[in-house]
Amino acid sequence: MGTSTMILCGTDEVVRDLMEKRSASTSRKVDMFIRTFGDNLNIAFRDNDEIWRKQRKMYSTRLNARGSNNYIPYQEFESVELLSKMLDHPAEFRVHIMRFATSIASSIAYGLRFPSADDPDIKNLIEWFDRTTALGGKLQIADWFPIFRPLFRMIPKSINPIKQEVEELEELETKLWIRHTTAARALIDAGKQHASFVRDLQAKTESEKDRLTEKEILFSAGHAYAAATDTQANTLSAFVKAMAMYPHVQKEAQKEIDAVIGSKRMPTWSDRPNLPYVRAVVEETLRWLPVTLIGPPMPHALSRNETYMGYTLPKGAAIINCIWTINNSPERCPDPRDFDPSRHRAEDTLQEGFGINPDTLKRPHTTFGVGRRVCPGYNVAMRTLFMGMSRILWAFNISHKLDAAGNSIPIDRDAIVDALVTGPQPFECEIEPRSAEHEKLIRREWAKAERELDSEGHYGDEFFSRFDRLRADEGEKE
Ligand code: HEM
Repeated sequence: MGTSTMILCGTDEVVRDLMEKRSASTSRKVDMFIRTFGDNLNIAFRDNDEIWRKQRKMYSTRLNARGSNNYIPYQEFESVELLSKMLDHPAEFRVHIMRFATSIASSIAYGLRFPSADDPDIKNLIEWFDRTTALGGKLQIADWFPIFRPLFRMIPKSINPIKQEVEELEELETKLWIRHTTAARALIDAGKQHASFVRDLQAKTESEKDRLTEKEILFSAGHAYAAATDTQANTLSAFVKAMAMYPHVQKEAQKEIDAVIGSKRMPTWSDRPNLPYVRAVVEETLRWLPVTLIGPPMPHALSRNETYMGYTLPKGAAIINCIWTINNSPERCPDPRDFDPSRHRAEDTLQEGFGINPDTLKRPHTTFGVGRRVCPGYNVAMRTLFMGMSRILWAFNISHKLDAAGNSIPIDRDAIVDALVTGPQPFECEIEPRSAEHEKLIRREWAKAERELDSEGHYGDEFFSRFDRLRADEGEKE
């Protein structure tokens, strides 16, 4: 593109050879102009330098499989509210899913939940993300032709609206992270904060070498929170769409849930080993509608020249794993646009790291990225998705909406939003409780859960006491 080279890896074999096996030289990030503004603390933009290493270590110690188990009580709690809201206002299911994902993300980063999707901070987060994405697009000319960069810097703000936008976005972002971190610290000081990034980072348990500065803490917590919202929400919306379009898959999953769980309780994470078909539905959703189509939102780049299949791949070139192409390769998946969980074998989906296996050929998809930059939130995401999908399947029948004449309103399978983090375009469907017994249990569980909240709808003392008891029980089991 322009004066820069872009290498597109369109098969799992090439991705494995170049982006996994040679990840030491393919894990830099492409030199995007946007990252030269602010302090370049967004991990997704940053080269694999010393600050990135510290950020990455901070994430991986808290978000590995064991660390992610600490956050399960948040996911269980938020999923009860999700079911309750979908029961009362089914047509707004996407709003409820967004609240669910955002609340989990902010609970993990800050120990703060969002009782309502109308919260101004959720709106600020979405605004910051959308405007930053649009800005990245406008600055692309300076990525393709870096020669324009000094010129852009010279043009004064008064006649350069993009410069004004850069400043406004930096301010919006910094204020958002400061506000959340300050609120999280107030809770910690009041003794009300349990598992969260800010709580952990404040405890300064890292060695001097790995410790993040105050500003790095602000941005690392903020970017984990941002990275965990649209990605998880859009995957869950894709799942609802698939269930409306493929009723036989839904029936099969519900048959399994009924046999293992019944209607007297909801599925939990510990049921995962006994629900192979539901596990396969999770993997198939991630394959069928990945949240990034072309590759990771910020492409990797080569840090030295490499040779491969007789070609010289130049240092600095962008290198991209084409997620959509690989996920939809007919060699890997015959009839790839068909939503078919039976592609995924039970013994494979049982392995917790199946979706990020370094041998790309043995993976169900490449939706979480590859190499040293592979998504560090994978374990959290798998818990959110399993909990969300298994409980929605347990609770509701999802079907096509009918028009006034009683005909099914069609859903366009491949209508996808054109955005950096993508998802299904708006669609309508019918969501109804599976039985009066399911409905009763949702209402009872939500009434019980609500009693654990404080007067503003945030986690209260009772929630945290139960949370601590659960963690202690888990600790004894380990
Ligand atoms: C369905 C859910 C998710 C999907 C599909 C997803 C996907 C991705 C992808 C494709 C990348 C880029 C990888 C690359 O550059 O090769 C990424 C990076 C990242 N993700 Fe996720 N993600 C999800 C959820 C999460 C969650 C829940 C968190 C945090 C709790 C998170 C935190 C991050 C961070 C911090 C990075 C940047 C890593 C780096 O550049 O070193 N993600 N994710």
